[in-house]
Amino acid sequence: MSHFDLIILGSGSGNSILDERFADWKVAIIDKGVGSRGSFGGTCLNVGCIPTKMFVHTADVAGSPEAGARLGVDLERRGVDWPAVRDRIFGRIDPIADAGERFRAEEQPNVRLLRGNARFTGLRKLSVELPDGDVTVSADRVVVAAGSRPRLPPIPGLAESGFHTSDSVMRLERLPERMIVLGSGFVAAELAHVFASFGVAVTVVARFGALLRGEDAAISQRFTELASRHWDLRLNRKVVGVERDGEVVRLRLDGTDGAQTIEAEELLVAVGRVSNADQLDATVGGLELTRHGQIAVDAHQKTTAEGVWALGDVSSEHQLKHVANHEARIVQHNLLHPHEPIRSDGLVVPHAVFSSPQIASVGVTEEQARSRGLDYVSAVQDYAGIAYGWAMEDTTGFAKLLAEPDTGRLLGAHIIGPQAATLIQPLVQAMQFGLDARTMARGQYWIHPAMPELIENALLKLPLR
Ligand SMILES: Cc1cc2nc3c(=O)[nH]c(=O)nc-3n(C[C@H](O)[C@H](O)[C@H](O)COP(=O)(O)OP(=O)(O)OC[C@H]3O[C@@H](n4cnc5c(N)ncnc54)[C@H](O)[C@@H]3O)c2cc1C
Ligand SMILES: NC(=O)c1ccc[n+]([C@@H]2O[C@H](COP(=O)([O-])OP(=O)(O)OC[C@H]3O[C@@H](n4cnc5c(N)ncnc54)[C@H](O)[C@@H]3O)[C@@H](O)[C@H]2O)c1
Repeated sequence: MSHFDLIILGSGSGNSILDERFADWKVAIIDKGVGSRGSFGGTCLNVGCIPTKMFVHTADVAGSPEAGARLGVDLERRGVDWPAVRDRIFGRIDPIADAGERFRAEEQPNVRLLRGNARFTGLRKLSVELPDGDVTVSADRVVVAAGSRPRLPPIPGLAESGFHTSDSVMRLERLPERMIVLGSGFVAAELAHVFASFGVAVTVVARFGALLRGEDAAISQRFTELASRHWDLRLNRKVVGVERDGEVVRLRLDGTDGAQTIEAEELLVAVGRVSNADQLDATVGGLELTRHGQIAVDAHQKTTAEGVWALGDVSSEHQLKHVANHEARIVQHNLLHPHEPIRSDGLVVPHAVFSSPQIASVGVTEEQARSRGLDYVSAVQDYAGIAYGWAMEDTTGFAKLLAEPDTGRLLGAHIIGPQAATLIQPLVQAMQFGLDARTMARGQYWIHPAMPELIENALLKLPLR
């Protein structure tokens, strides 16, 4: 058995903890890899944020003929060369993952990289399955950054159907003619946009009457309306069975208006992600889990086991890379300064959905404000009512703000439309640093006629007392 100063389980956000300040620590990094190559570096780099956004940007470019047509520009899309797009994207990502792995494995004498599946066998003690047999390792401190994996619903026939998840679908051999996307959250919205823009006939199957139901209802409704123009939406549907028949996969659906069967060449399952905590024998290591199956942590990212921290998707209620990165920085500090620990809470958590159109959000939705009994006012500003939105001939985007009527303190911001993920950032800043709506609107210049005038006008529309 080998003993270390520090074991990091997971090479995604956990890998970013190690810098030159750990040069004299004896460290083990354990990782079993993600995706079809078993890549080093975790979800975001290999099968998450980075490849999806490289595909989404390509999809946005593929949508130029439609955008041009609104403006009197006649563009022709002659096709999307899938192998070229796919190989460009992974031709950039794979070498980064491989270089990251080589760096840890070969260039850092104080670091030992163990590429295998790990589970706890005791307090700060783990067994790792390596190709030439299991090894047991222990440490004075352990960081669990083991992430999450796609959830697979218990649908009869699914396991035999040759379905994809976000782990595999971005490396398809060829573009199918048709694809069924099961689910209506982040992954479904982003990847349906990608494949539909590349010419695939996409059918989205959702359990309820709208897509992206976690968003403010006005945003979710607008997105659903717009999505129905490009994708075949099967809302309020339950999948009761899946069958593969050669090249074709068939889904049997049940809903209020009866049974239906739909078919396609490929099926993408995107119904959420589950924490990998259940695969770690966490309780054997003294780690308690939450009722949602994540590793329980306190505000210092400490678990219930002495000397064990956790971060990212394995323990967080937010499955977002900026949250995992922030928590990794907190753990890093707390490892280096155990007597001056800092907290990870207290930040507002924004998110964006990179679909078409983009969506971005921070703070409470109107439904949450109402159910929590908050005193609030709201305002909506259309892109069509500001100069740049006008220039773009945008007719469907808007920003919606919620604020306290007396103080002007912002409670929530929700944007659907071009560059929503960028436009939200000044509102995140205002909420985080307590800038009220009036001061934000009138205490600075807003470049004319730039897109942030959307925010300026929405702020000015808030009916504050
Ligand atoms: C398709 C997709 C798109 C996304 N897009 C975005 C986005 O645009 N913006 C955003 O903020 N977030 C996005 N996310 C979410 C983001 O990727 C995650 O929140 C983030 O990567 C989590 O990082 P992590 O370090 O917690 O886990 P990971 O990066 O998943 O790292 C965990 C590592 O632990 C390893 N591991 C797990 N269990 C074991 C074990 N028992 N033994 C050994 N090793 C193990 C895994 O192999 C993995 O390498 C996306 C996710 C997906 C799936
Ligand atoms: N841009 C981003 O930041 C980004 C992009 C992709 C993923 N992510 C992260 O990854 C997480 C996972 O993404 P996701 O889209 O898989 O999950 P999600 O939680 O966003 O959405 C899951 C969807 O699946 C539906 N669903 C659940 N069970 C179902 C069933 N049995 N049949 C049909 N539908 C079912 C839900 O109603 C929901 O619409 C996200 O929550 C997000 O935190 C972030």
